[in-house]
Amino acid sequence: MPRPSLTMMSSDDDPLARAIAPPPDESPDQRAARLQAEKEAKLRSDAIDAEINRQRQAEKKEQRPIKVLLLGQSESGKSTTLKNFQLINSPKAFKAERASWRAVIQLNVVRSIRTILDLMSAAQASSAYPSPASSPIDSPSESSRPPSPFPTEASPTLTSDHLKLRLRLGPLLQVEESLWRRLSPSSGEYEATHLSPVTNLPLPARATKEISIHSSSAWKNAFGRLLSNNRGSMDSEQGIDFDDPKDPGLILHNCYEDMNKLWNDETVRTLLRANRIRLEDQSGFFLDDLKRVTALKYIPSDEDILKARLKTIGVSEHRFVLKSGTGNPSTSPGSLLTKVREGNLLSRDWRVYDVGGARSLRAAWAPYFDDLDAIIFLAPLSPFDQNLTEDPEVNRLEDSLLLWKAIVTHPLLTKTNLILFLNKCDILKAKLNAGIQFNRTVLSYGDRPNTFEATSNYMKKKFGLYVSARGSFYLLIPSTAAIVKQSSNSTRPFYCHFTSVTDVKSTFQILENVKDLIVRQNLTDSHLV
Ligand SMILES: Nc1nc2c(ncn2[C@@H]2O[C@H](COP(=O)(O)OP(=O)(O)OP(=O)(O)O)[C@@H](O)[C@H]2O)c(=O)[nH]1
Ligand SMILES: [Mg+2]
Repeated sequence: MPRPSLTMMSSDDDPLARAIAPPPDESPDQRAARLQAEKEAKLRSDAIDAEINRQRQAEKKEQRPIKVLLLGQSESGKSTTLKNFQLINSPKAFKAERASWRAVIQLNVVRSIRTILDLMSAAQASSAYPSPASSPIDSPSESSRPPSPFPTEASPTLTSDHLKLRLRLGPLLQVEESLWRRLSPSSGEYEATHLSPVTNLPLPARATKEISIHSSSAWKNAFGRLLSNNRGSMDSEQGIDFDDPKDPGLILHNCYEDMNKLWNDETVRTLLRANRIRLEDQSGFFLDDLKRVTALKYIPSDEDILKARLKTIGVSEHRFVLKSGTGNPSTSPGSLLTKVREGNLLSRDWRVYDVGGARSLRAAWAPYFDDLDAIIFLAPLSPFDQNLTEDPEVNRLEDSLLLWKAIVTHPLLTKTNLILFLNKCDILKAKLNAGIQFNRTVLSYGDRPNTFEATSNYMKKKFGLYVSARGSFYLLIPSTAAIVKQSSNSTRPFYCHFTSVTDVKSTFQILENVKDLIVRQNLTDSHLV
Protein backbone atom coordinates (compact mmCIF):
# COMPACT_ATOMS: atom_id res chain seq x y z
CA MET A 1 0.00 0.00 0.00
CA PRO A 2 1.46 3.45 -0.94
CA ARG A 3 2.57 5.72 1.93
CA PRO A 4 0.60 8.98 2.23
CA SER A 5 2.40 12.01 0.80
CA LEU A 6 3.09 15.03 3.05
CA THR A 7 0.30 17.03 1.45
CA MET A 8 -2.08 14.21 2.06
CA MET A 9 -1.13 14.02 5.74
CA SER A 10 -3.59 15.74 8.10
CA SER A 11 -2.49 17.33 11.39
CA ASP A 12 -4.11 14.35 13.11
CA ASP A 13 -1.53 12.08 11.41
CA ASP A 14 1.52 14.31 12.12
CA PRO A 15 2.74 13.76 15.71
CA LEU A 16 4.61 17.11 15.83
CA ALA A 17 1.64 19.10 14.53
CA ARG A 18 -0.53 17.23 16.99
CA ALA A 19 1.82 18.12 19.87
CA ILE A 20 1.91 21.85 19.18
CA ALA A 21 -1.68 22.32 18.03
CA PRO A 22 -3.81 24.51 20.31
CA PRO A 23 -6.25 22.67 22.57
CA PRO A 24 -9.57 22.24 20.83
CA ASP A 25 -11.44 23.93 23.71
CA GLU A 26 -9.08 27.03 23.83
CA SER A 27 -10.82 30.16 25.13
CA PRO A 28 -10.24 33.59 23.45
CA ASP A 29 -8.05 34.72 26.43
CA GLN A 30 -5.99 31.56 26.26
CA ARG A 31 -5.55 32.03 22.50
CA ALA A 32 -4.35 35.65 22.95
CA ALA A 33 -1.83 34.56 25.63
CA ARG A 34 -0.58 31.73 23.43
CA LEU A 35 -0.08 34.01 20.43
CA GLN A 36 1.80 36.55 22.60
CA ALA A 37 4.07 33.79 23.97
CA GLU A 38 4.75 32.54 20.45
CA LYS A 39 5.63 36.07 19.31
CA GLU A 40 8.11 36.53 22.15
CA ALA A 41 9.66 33.12 21.48
CA LYS A 42 10.14 34.07 17.83
CA LEU A 43 11.84 37.34 18.80
CA ARG A 44 14.21 35.45 21.15
CA SER A 45 14.99 32.90 18.46
CA ASP A 46 15.74 35.62 15.87
CA ALA A 47 18.05 37.37 18.34
CA ILE A 48 19.94 34.11 18.97
CA ASP A 49 20.26 33.53 15.21
CA ALA A 50 21.62 37.05 14.73
CA GLU A 51 24.16 36.57 17.55
CA ILE A 52 25.34 33.24 16.11
CA ASN A 53 25.69 34.90 12.74
CA ARG A 54 27.68 37.80 14.19
CA GLN A 55 29.98 35.43 16.06
CA ARG A 56 30.57 33.41 12.90
CA GLN A 57 31.51 36.56 11.01
CA ALA A 58 33.81 37.63 13.84
CA GLU A 59 35.45 34.20 13.96
CA LYS A 60 35.98 34.34 10.22
CA LYS A 61 37.69 37.70 10.57
CA GLU A 62 39.59 36.40 13.59
CA GLN A 63 41.05 33.58 11.52
CA ARG A 64 42.38 35.75 8.75
CA PRO A 65 45.86 37.11 9.36
CA ILE A 66 46.45 40.68 10.44
CA LYS A 67 48.18 42.44 7.55
CA VAL A 68 50.51 45.40 7.92
CA LEU A 69 52.29 47.18 5.06
CA LEU A 70 55.45 49.26 5.52
CA LEU A 71 55.60 52.27 3.21
CA GLY A 72 57.85 55.27 2.64
CA GLN A 73 60.53 56.58 0.28
CA SER A 74 63.80 54.75 -0.26
CA GLU A 75 66.08 54.75 2.81
CA SER A 76 63.19 55.74 5.06
CA GLY A 77 63.71 52.73 7.34
CA LYS A 78 61.10 50.18 6.17
CA SER A 79 63.42 47.17 6.06
CA THR A 80 64.94 48.26 9.37
CA THR A 81 61.45 48.27 10.91
CA LEU A 82 60.84 44.81 9.45
CA LYS A 83 64.10 43.63 11.06
CA ASN A 84 62.79 44.94 14.39
CA PHE A 85 59.59 42.92 13.97
CA GLN A 86 61.77 39.88 13.24
CA LEU A 87 64.03 40.50 16.19
CA ILE A 88 61.06 40.74 18.55
CA ASN A 89 58.92 37.94 17.18
CA SER A 90 61.33 35.48 15.55
CA PRO A 91 64.65 36.00 17.35
CA LYS A 92 65.99 32.58 16.31
CA ALA A 93 65.52 33.28 12.61
CA PHE A 94 67.03 36.73 13.12
CA LYS A 95 70.10 35.20 14.74
CA ALA A 96 70.45 32.64 11.97
CA GLU A 97 70.98 35.47 9.48
CA ARG A 98 73.98 37.03 11.23
CA ALA A 99 76.48 35.58 8.75
CA SER A 100 74.65 37.16 5.82
CA TRP A 101 74.38 40.55 7.51
CA ARG A 102 78.07 40.40 8.41
CA ALA A 103 78.82 40.33 4.68
CA VAL A 104 76.49 43.29 4.05
CA ILE A 105 78.24 45.25 6.82
CA GLN A 106 81.64 44.46 5.30
CA LEU A 107 80.35 45.77 2.00
CA ASN A 108 78.96 48.90 3.68
CA VAL A 109 82.41 49.56 5.23
CA VAL A 110 84.18 49.11 1.92
CA ARG A 111 81.67 51.38 0.21
CA SER A 112 82.23 54.23 2.69
CA ILE A 113 86.00 53.93 2.23
CA ARG A 114 85.53 53.84 -1.50
CA THR A 115 83.56 57.10 -1.36
CA ILE A 116 86.59 58.74 0.25
CA LEU A 117 89.06 57.16 -2.19
CA ASP A 118 87.00 58.28 -5.19
CA LEU A 119 86.74 61.75 -3.75
CA MET A 120 90.53 61.84 -3.37
CA SER A 121 90.97 60.77 -7.00
CA ALA A 122 88.56 63.48 -8.16
CA ALA A 123 90.33 66.09 -6.03
CA GLN A 124 93.71 65.00 -7.38
CA ALA A 125 92.44 65.13 -10.97
CA SER A 126 90.96 68.59 -10.53
CA SER A 127 94.16 69.90 -8.94
CA ALA A 128 96.13 68.54 -11.91
CA TYR A 129 93.79 70.37 -14.31
CA PRO A 130 92.58 73.34 -12.29
CA SER A 131 89.73 74.51 -14.46
CA PRO A 132 86.74 76.00 -12.68
CA ALA A 133 84.38 74.32 -15.14
CA SER A 134 85.67 70.85 -14.26
CA SER A 135 85.75 71.30 -10.54
CA PRO A 136 83.21 69.15 -8.70
CA ILE A 137 81.64 72.08 -6.94
CA ASP A 138 80.91 73.74 -10.28
CA SER A 139 79.51 70.62 -11.90
CA PRO A 140 76.44 71.28 -14.09
CA SER A 141 74.02 69.70 -11.63
CA GLU A 142 75.19 72.03 -8.91
CA SER A 143 72.16 74.22 -9.44
CA SER A 144 69.87 71.35 -8.46
CA ARG A 145 71.52 70.97 -5.08
CA PRO A 146 69.83 72.42 -2.05
CA PRO A 147 71.66 75.46 -0.72
CA SER A 148 74.48 74.46 1.58
CA PRO A 149 73.28 74.66 5.17
CA PHE A 150 76.88 75.05 6.36
CA PRO A 151 79.75 77.22 5.12
CA THR A 152 81.58 75.68 2.18
CA GLU A 153 85.28 75.09 2.66
CA ALA A 154 87.94 75.21 -0.01
CA SER A 155 89.13 71.82 -1.24
CA PRO A 156 92.44 70.94 0.51
CA THR A 157 95.61 69.78 -1.22
CA LEU A 158 96.45 66.10 -0.82
CA THR A 159 99.99 65.05 0.05
CA SER A 160 102.02 62.08 -1.20
CA ASP A 161 101.16 60.31 2.08
CA HIS A 162 97.49 60.45 1.15
CA LEU A 163 98.23 58.93 -2.23
CA LYS A 164 100.29 56.14 -0.63
CA LEU A 165 97.41 55.45 1.72
CA ARG A 166 95.09 55.21 -1.24
CA LEU A 167 97.38 52.69 -2.93
CA ARG A 168 97.65 50.57 0.22
CA LEU A 169 93.86 50.36 0.41
CA GLY A 170 93.69 48.96 -3.13
CA PRO A 171 92.92 45.37 -1.94
CA LEU A 172 89.57 46.64 -0.66
CA LEU A 173 88.38 46.91 -4.25
CA GLN A 174 88.83 43.14 -4.61
CA VAL A 175 86.87 42.63 -1.40
CA GLU A 176 84.08 44.71 -2.86
CA GLU A 177 84.10 42.69 -6.09
CA SER A 178 84.04 39.35 -4.34
CA LEU A 179 81.29 40.36 -1.90
CA TRP A 180 79.18 41.72 -4.76
CA ARG A 181 79.58 38.53 -6.70
CA ARG A 182 78.68 36.43 -3.71
CA LEU A 183 75.67 38.47 -2.64
CA SER A 184 74.16 38.90 -6.06
CA PRO A 185 72.96 36.15 -8.36
CA SER A 186 74.52 35.93 -11.80
CA SER A 187 71.70 37.95 -13.36
CA GLY A 188 73.11 41.04 -11.66
CA GLU A 189 70.18 42.65 -9.95
CA TYR A 190 71.77 45.97 -9.17
CA GLU A 191 69.83 49.08 -9.83
CA ALA A 192 71.87 52.14 -10.67
CA THR A 193 71.45 54.86 -8.12
CA HIS A 194 73.66 57.78 -7.27
CA LEU A 195 76.06 57.36 -4.45
CA SER A 196 74.63 60.14 -2.41
CA PRO A 197 72.20 62.95 -2.95
CA VAL A 198 74.75 65.49 -1.78
CA THR A 199 77.49 64.54 -4.21
CA ASN A 200 77.39 65.23 -7.89
CA LEU A 201 80.90 64.08 -8.52
CA PRO A 202 82.00 62.28 -11.66
CA LEU A 203 82.61 59.00 -9.83
CA PRO A 204 83.44 55.69 -11.50
CA ALA A 205 80.43 53.65 -12.60
CA ARG A 206 80.65 51.02 -9.86
CA ALA A 207 80.72 53.64 -7.11
CA THR A 208 77.49 55.17 -8.34
CA LYS A 209 75.58 51.96 -7.80
CA GLU A 210 73.97 50.95 -4.59
CA ILE A 211 73.75 47.30 -3.75
CA SER A 212 70.20 46.05 -3.91
CA ILE A 213 69.00 42.50 -3.77
CA HIS A 214 65.63 41.34 -5.03
CA SER A 215 63.61 39.99 -2.14
CA SER A 216 62.94 36.80 -4.08
CA SER A 217 66.64 36.09 -4.48
CA ALA A 218 68.22 33.56 -2.17
CA TRP A 219 71.14 35.81 -1.25
CA LYS A 220 71.05 34.72 2.37
CA ASN A 221 71.67 31.14 1.24
CA ALA A 222 75.17 32.06 0.07
CA PHE A 223 76.02 32.48 3.72
CA GLY A 224 73.26 30.39 5.27
CA ARG A 225 74.95 27.34 3.74
CA LEU A 226 77.62 27.76 6.34
CA LEU A 227 75.10 26.79 8.96
CA SER A 228 75.24 23.15 7.93
CA ASN A 229 79.03 23.18 7.76
CA ASN A 230 80.44 21.74 10.93
CA ARG A 231 84.03 22.92 10.84
CA GLY A 232 85.94 23.47 14.06
CA SER A 233 86.73 27.08 13.16
CA MET A 234 83.10 27.86 12.92
CA ASP A 235 80.98 29.71 15.41
CA SER A 236 78.13 27.28 14.94
CA GLU A 237 75.72 29.27 17.06
CA GLN A 238 76.10 32.35 14.88
CA GLY A 239 76.55 30.43 11.62
CA ILE A 240 79.83 32.16 10.76
CA ASP A 241 82.82 30.28 9.38
CA PHE A 242 85.82 32.50 10.15
CA ASP A 243 88.15 30.20 8.17
CA ASP A 244 86.10 30.30 5.02
CA PRO A 245 88.70 31.08 2.31
CA LYS A 246 86.18 33.39 0.63
CA ASP A 247 85.62 35.38 3.82
CA PRO A 248 87.06 38.91 3.37
CA GLY A 249 87.42 39.36 7.13
CA LEU A 250 91.20 38.89 7.03
CA ILE A 251 91.79 41.51 4.31
CA LEU A 252 89.57 43.98 6.16
CA HIS A 253 91.41 43.24 9.37
CA ASN A 254 94.77 43.86 7.69
CA CYS A 255 93.51 47.14 6.23
CA TYR A 256 92.15 48.35 9.57
CA GLU A 257 95.07 50.69 10.43
CA ASP A 258 95.01 52.39 7.04
CA MET A 259 91.21 52.71 6.95
CA ASN A 260 91.24 54.23 10.41
CA LYS A 261 94.02 56.62 9.45
CA LEU A 262 92.09 57.69 6.36
CA TRP A 263 88.83 58.29 8.22
CA ASN A 264 90.51 60.27 11.01
CA ASP A 265 92.73 62.36 8.72
CA GLU A 266 92.05 66.10 9.02
CA THR A 267 92.69 66.77 5.31
CA VAL A 268 90.26 64.01 4.35
CA ARG A 269 87.65 65.45 6.71
CA THR A 270 88.11 68.88 5.11
CA LEU A 271 87.78 67.31 1.66
CA LEU A 272 84.49 65.69 2.73
CA ARG A 273 83.20 68.95 4.17
CA ALA A 274 84.24 70.87 1.05
CA ASN A 275 82.12 68.45 -0.96
CA ARG A 276 79.28 68.63 1.58
CA ILE A 277 79.43 64.94 2.36
CA ARG A 278 78.53 63.79 5.86
CA LEU A 279 79.30 60.07 5.74
CA GLU A 280 78.17 59.74 9.35
CA ASP A 281 74.57 60.54 8.29
CA GLN A 282 74.56 58.11 5.41
CA SER A 283 73.09 54.63 5.38
CA GLY A 284 75.35 51.76 6.37
CA PHE A 285 77.88 53.95 8.20
CA PHE A 286 80.34 51.91 10.29
CA LEU A 287 83.55 53.99 10.09
CA ASP A 288 83.29 55.02 13.76
CA ASP A 289 83.29 51.30 14.68
CA LEU A 290 86.11 50.18 12.39
CA LYS A 291 88.15 48.43 15.09
CA ARG A 292 85.21 46.33 16.19
CA VAL A 293 83.75 45.46 12.79
CA THR A 294 87.15 44.54 11.30
CA ALA A 295 88.16 42.35 14.25
CA LEU A 296 89.09 38.83 13.17
CA LYS A 297 86.18 37.19 14.97
CA TYR A 298 83.65 39.95 14.43
CA ILE A 299 80.05 38.91 15.01
CA PRO A 300 77.46 41.59 14.22
CA SER A 301 75.36 42.77 17.14
CA ASP A 302 71.60 43.30 16.78
CA GLU A 303 72.24 47.04 16.41
CA ASP A 304 74.81 46.42 13.66
CA ILE A 305 72.28 44.37 11.71
CA LEU A 306 69.72 47.16 12.03
CA LYS A 307 72.29 49.66 10.74
CA ALA A 308 73.37 47.52 7.76
CA ARG A 309 72.10 48.90 4.46
CA LEU A 310 70.74 46.78 1.64
CA LYS A 311 68.28 48.37 -0.75
CA THR A 312 65.02 46.45 -1.31
CA ILE A 313 63.71 45.53 -4.73
CA GLY A 314 60.46 43.59 -4.71
CA VAL A 315 58.51 42.70 -1.61
CA SER A 316 59.57 40.79 1.50
CA GLU A 317 57.09 39.30 3.88
CA HIS A 318 57.58 38.47 7.52
CA ARG A 319 55.09 36.14 9.22
CA PHE A 320 54.72 35.62 12.92
CA VAL A 321 52.15 34.58 15.46
CA LEU A 322 51.33 36.99 18.23
CA LYS A 323 51.78 34.74 21.21
CA SER A 324 49.58 34.99 24.25
CA GLY A 325 51.32 36.18 27.39
CA THR A 326 54.28 37.89 25.69
CA GLY A 327 55.48 40.56 28.01
CA ASN A 328 54.57 44.13 27.24
CA PRO A 329 55.44 46.41 30.11
CA SER A 330 53.38 49.18 28.55
CA THR A 331 50.20 47.14 28.49
CA SER A 332 48.32 47.84 31.65
CA PRO A 333 47.12 44.77 33.58
CA GLY A 334 43.47 45.51 32.87
CA SER A 335 43.89 46.38 29.21
CA LEU A 336 42.00 44.53 26.55
CA LEU A 337 45.12 43.04 25.01
CA THR A 338 46.31 41.74 28.36
CA LYS A 339 42.94 40.15 29.04
CA VAL A 340 42.85 38.63 25.62
CA ARG A 341 46.38 37.31 26.01
CA GLU A 342 45.79 36.01 29.51
CA GLY A 343 42.65 34.25 28.40
CA ASN A 344 44.64 32.85 25.48
CA LEU A 345 41.82 33.98 23.28
CA LEU A 346 44.16 35.41 20.74
CA SER A 347 46.85 33.70 18.79
CA ARG A 348 46.76 35.57 15.53
CA ASP A 349 48.86 35.23 12.44
CA TRP A 350 50.55 38.46 11.42
CA ARG A 351 51.99 39.37 8.04
CA VAL A 352 54.22 42.37 7.66
CA TYR A 353 55.11 43.40 4.09
CA ASP A 354 58.21 45.43 3.22
CA VAL A 355 58.39 46.98 -0.25
CA GLY A 356 61.06 48.90 -2.15
CA GLY A 357 60.53 52.66 -1.77
CA ALA A 358 62.46 54.05 -4.75
CA ARG A 359 60.22 55.97 -7.16
CA SER A 360 60.44 53.37 -9.93
CA LEU A 361 59.25 50.68 -7.51
CA ARG A 362 56.20 52.42 -6.06
CA ALA A 363 53.81 51.14 -8.75
CA ALA A 364 54.16 47.70 -7.12
CA TRP A 365 52.56 48.91 -3.86
CA ALA A 366 48.88 49.10 -4.87
CA PRO A 367 48.17 45.32 -5.06
CA TYR A 368 48.95 45.18 -1.33
CA PHE A 369 46.38 47.86 -0.39
CA ASP A 370 43.48 45.43 -0.36
CA ASP A 371 42.38 43.95 2.96
CA LEU A 372 45.06 45.70 5.00
CA ASP A 373 44.74 46.30 8.73
CA ALA A 374 47.37 49.01 8.95
CA ILE A 375 50.06 50.90 7.12
CA ILE A 376 53.17 52.00 8.96
CA PHE A 377 54.41 54.96 6.95
CA LEU A 378 58.02 55.96 7.50
CA ALA A 379 59.03 59.56 6.83
CA PRO A 380 62.64 60.32 7.70
CA LEU A 381 63.03 63.84 9.11
CA SER A 382 66.81 64.02 8.84
CA PRO A 383 67.14 64.48 5.04
CA PHE A 384 65.53 67.93 5.17
CA ASP A 385 68.53 69.27 3.24
CA GLN A 386 68.81 66.42 0.73
CA ASN A 387 67.16 65.69 -2.58
CA LEU A 388 65.95 62.35 -3.94
CA THR A 389 68.61 60.13 -5.47
CA GLU A 390 66.25 59.17 -8.27
CA ASP A 391 65.09 62.76 -8.89
CA PRO A 392 67.67 65.38 -7.86
CA GLU A 393 65.05 68.10 -8.34
CA VAL A 394 62.91 66.95 -5.43
CA ASN A 395 63.60 67.56 -1.76
CA ARG A 396 63.27 64.35 0.29
CA LEU A 397 61.04 65.88 2.95
CA GLU A 398 58.73 67.23 0.31
CA ASP A 399 58.62 63.80 -1.39
CA SER A 400 57.63 62.19 1.92
CA LEU A 401 54.84 64.72 2.49
CA LEU A 402 53.40 64.25 -0.99
CA LEU A 403 53.65 60.48 -0.70
CA TRP A 404 51.88 60.61 2.67
CA LYS A 405 49.13 62.73 1.14
CA ALA A 406 48.69 60.20 -1.68
CA ILE A 407 48.33 57.39 0.88
CA VAL A 408 45.94 59.32 3.15
CA THR A 409 43.65 60.16 0.24
CA HIS A 410 43.86 56.80 -1.55
CA PRO A 411 40.32 55.43 -2.10
CA LEU A 412 41.33 51.85 -1.19
CA LEU A 413 42.79 52.98 2.13
CA THR A 414 39.97 55.02 3.66
CA LYS A 415 39.40 52.39 6.36
CA THR A 416 43.04 51.39 6.88
CA ASN A 417 44.75 52.49 10.09
CA LEU A 418 47.60 54.81 9.20
CA ILE A 419 50.51 55.00 11.61
CA LEU A 420 53.21 57.56 10.90
CA PHE A 421 56.81 57.05 12.02
CA LEU A 422 58.72 60.34 11.80
CA ASN A 423 62.01 58.50 11.60
CA LYS A 424 65.77 59.09 11.82
CA CYS A 425 65.27 61.44 14.76
CA ASP A 426 68.79 60.57 15.99
CA ILE A 427 70.32 61.85 12.74
CA LEU A 428 68.11 64.95 12.80
CA LYS A 429 69.38 65.72 16.32
CA ALA A 430 73.02 65.21 15.25
CA LYS A 431 72.60 67.49 12.23
CA LEU A 432 70.96 70.29 14.21
CA ASN A 433 73.63 69.94 16.90
CA ALA A 434 76.27 70.27 14.15
CA GLY A 435 74.75 73.67 13.35
CA ILE A 436 72.91 72.75 10.17
CA GLN A 437 69.99 75.15 9.84
CA PHE A 438 66.53 73.63 9.26
CA ASN A 439 65.16 76.90 7.86
CA ARG A 440 67.81 77.08 5.14
CA THR A 441 65.90 74.45 3.17
CA VAL A 442 62.46 74.58 4.78
CA LEU A 443 61.82 78.29 4.36
CA SER A 444 58.32 78.15 5.82
CA TYR A 445 59.94 77.22 9.14
CA GLY A 446 60.87 80.88 9.50
CA ASP A 447 62.79 81.95 12.58
CA ARG A 448 61.61 79.20 14.89
CA PRO A 449 64.38 77.66 17.04
CA ASN A 450 66.81 75.26 15.38
CA THR A 451 66.14 72.57 17.98
CA PHE A 452 64.98 68.98 17.68
CA GLU A 453 61.84 69.62 19.67
CA ALA A 454 60.71 72.59 17.60
CA THR A 455 61.58 71.14 14.17
CA SER A 456 60.12 67.69 14.82
CA ASN A 457 56.87 69.09 16.23
CA TYR A 458 56.63 71.46 13.28
CA MET A 459 56.86 68.52 10.87
CA LYS A 460 54.41 66.46 12.93
CA LYS A 461 51.91 69.28 12.50
CA LYS A 462 52.52 69.40 8.74
CA PHE A 463 51.93 65.66 8.33
CA GLY A 464 48.98 65.75 10.74
CA LEU A 465 47.20 68.41 8.74
CA TYR A 466 46.49 65.90 5.98
CA VAL A 467 44.64 63.54 8.27
CA SER A 468 43.15 65.33 11.22
CA ALA A 469 42.39 68.90 10.20
CA ARG A 470 40.54 70.97 7.70
CA GLY A 471 42.18 73.87 5.95
CA SER A 472 45.18 74.62 3.83
CA PHE A 473 48.85 74.93 4.60
CA TYR A 474 52.16 75.13 2.81
CA LEU A 475 55.76 74.08 3.02
CA LEU A 476 58.24 76.17 1.10
CA ILE A 477 61.33 74.43 -0.19
CA PRO A 478 63.53 76.54 -2.47
CA SER A 479 65.42 73.67 -4.11
CA THR A 480 62.35 72.96 -6.21
CA ALA A 481 61.16 76.55 -6.10
CA ALA A 482 57.83 75.04 -5.17
CA ILE A 483 55.32 76.00 -2.59
CA VAL A 484 53.68 72.77 -1.55
CA LYS A 485 50.26 74.17 -0.85
CA GLN A 486 47.68 71.61 0.14
CA SER A 487 44.23 71.40 1.54
CA SER A 488 42.66 68.68 3.60
CA ASN A 489 39.08 67.71 4.38
CA SER A 490 39.83 64.53 6.25
CA THR A 491 39.40 63.94 9.96
CA ARG A 492 40.95 60.50 10.46
CA PRO A 493 42.73 59.60 13.67
CA PHE A 494 46.40 60.55 13.50
CA TYR A 495 48.79 58.08 15.11
CA CYS A 496 52.31 59.45 15.04
CA HIS A 497 55.58 58.39 16.67
CA PHE A 498 59.01 60.02 16.67
CA THR A 499 61.34 57.10 15.95
CA SER A 500 64.93 56.06 15.46
CA VAL A 501 64.30 52.53 14.28
CA THR A 502 67.97 51.57 14.57
CA ASP A 503 67.49 51.83 18.33
CA VAL A 504 66.33 48.39 19.46
CA LYS A 505 64.97 49.37 22.86
CA SER A 506 62.80 52.35 21.96
CA THR A 507 61.56 50.65 18.78
CA PHE A 508 60.52 47.56 20.76
CA GLN A 509 58.33 49.74 22.95
CA ILE A 510 56.79 51.57 19.99
CA LEU A 511 56.09 48.39 18.02
CA GLU A 512 54.39 46.81 21.05
CA ASN A 513 52.12 49.86 21.26
CA VAL A 514 51.46 49.68 17.54
CA LYS A 515 50.58 45.98 17.76
CA ASP A 516 48.25 46.76 20.66
CA LEU A 517 46.53 49.47 18.62
CA ILE A 518 46.11 47.26 15.55
CA VAL A 519 44.68 44.35 17.56
CA ARG A 520 42.30 46.74 19.31
CA GLN A 521 41.09 48.18 16.01
CA ASN A 522 40.76 44.72 14.52
CA LEU A 523 38.61 43.54 17.44
CA THR A 524 36.50 46.69 17.23
CA ASP A 525 35.91 46.04 13.54
CA SER A 526 34.91 42.48 14.38
CA HIS A 527 32.46 43.87 16.99
CA LEU A 528 34.22 41.87 19.67
CA VAL A 529 34.51 44.98 21.82
N1 LIG B 1 70.72 56.40 12.35
C1 LIG B 1 69.60 55.89 11.84
N2 LIG B 1 69.67 55.12 10.75
C2 LIG B 1 68.50 54.60 10.27
C3 LIG B 1 67.26 54.83 10.88
N3 LIG B 1 66.32 54.18 10.19
C4 LIG B 1 66.96 53.54 9.19
N4 LIG B 1 68.28 53.81 9.23
C5 LIG B 1 69.31 53.33 8.33
O1 LIG B 1 69.02 53.85 7.05
C6 LIG B 1 69.34 52.91 6.04
C7 LIG B 1 68.14 52.68 5.16
O2 LIG B 1 67.16 51.99 5.88
P1 LIG B 1 66.29 50.85 5.18
O3 LIG B 1 65.45 50.25 6.26
O4 LIG B 1 67.17 49.96 4.38
O5 LIG B 1 65.41 51.76 4.21
P2 LIG B 1 64.20 51.26 3.27
O6 LIG B 1 63.07 52.18 3.54
O7 LIG B 1 63.95 49.82 3.42
O8 LIG B 1 64.81 51.59 1.84
P3 LIG B 1 64.48 50.86 0.42
O9 LIG B 1 64.68 49.41 0.60
O10 LIG B 1 65.45 51.48 -0.54
O11 LIG B 1 63.06 51.24 0.09
C8 LIG B 1 69.82 51.66 6.78
O12 LIG B 1 71.23 51.65 6.77
C9 LIG B 1 69.31 51.83 8.18
O13 LIG B 1 70.15 51.23 9.13
C10 LIG B 1 67.23 55.66 12.04
O14 LIG B 1 66.18 55.95 12.62
N5 LIG B 1 68.43 56.16 12.47
MG1 LIG C 1 64.19 48.23 2.17
